[in-house]
Amino acid sequence: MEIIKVKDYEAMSEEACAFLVERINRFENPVLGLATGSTPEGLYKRIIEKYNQNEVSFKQVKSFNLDEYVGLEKEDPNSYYYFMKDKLFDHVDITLDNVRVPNGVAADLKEECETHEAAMKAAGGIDIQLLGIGANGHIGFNEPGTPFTSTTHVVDLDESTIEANSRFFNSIEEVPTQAISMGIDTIMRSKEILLLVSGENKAEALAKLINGEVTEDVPASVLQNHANVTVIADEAALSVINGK
Ligand SMILES: O=P(O)(O)OC[C@H]1O[C@](O)(CO)[C@@H](O)[C@@H]1O
Repeated sequence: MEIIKVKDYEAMSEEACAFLVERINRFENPVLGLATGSTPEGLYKRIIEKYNQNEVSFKQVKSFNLDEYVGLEKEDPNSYYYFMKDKLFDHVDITLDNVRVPNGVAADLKEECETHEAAMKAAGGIDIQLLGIGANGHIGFNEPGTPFTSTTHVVDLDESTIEANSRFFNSIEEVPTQAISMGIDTIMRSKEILLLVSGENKAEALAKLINGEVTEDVPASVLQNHANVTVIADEAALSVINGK
């Protein structure tokens, strides 16, 4: 696992942008695994800048998102599909037919999970999976206790996750209690993983991910078993490991 220490959120986003742009340009048909949340927003802003400067194109890119809330339509401003359009897809030359965010309103959610897996497989697998981490160590929406063998599945969200994500909703009651998420095994099958971590509230989780026991109680700890992981973390996120 390579750990790149940067000063702050802005520097993390800058470094992540250079990392991702280099790979998009190097691969003939890049298949990206994309994430939502506050963490990658700065990265997406910078990628759009690079696109506007003709330094990167998404014409050959296929993408698969990690997760989606159950019950939110694509048009719902809190859906992850909407997030991706708003923060990235609408601003670059990606073909919407080449992007896939799990459908949180599918009539048969289990079938939707299988379709997401099959589509990734048909695309040749994920080349670069972008990840954030939850304060409880979740990756995607894989909460503590999720089996390492899990593939894309429907999850019940932890109280702590519902609370953390309520900042995006009018009230906590509006936060969906379930989501579709790529599983741990799905994530581990990616050829390369880029994990971004910023802020002191993630420092405990990051310390466990880097130095802790590999256990299903800390989903992110599984990344110790992956051969090609880069972590870009800021000083605050590394504060538990490095001391303040
Ligand atoms: O970047 P944030 O908003 O702190 O979220 C952290 C993680 O939580 C999720 O958004 C799911 O809640 C992940 O997809 C993300 O990586």
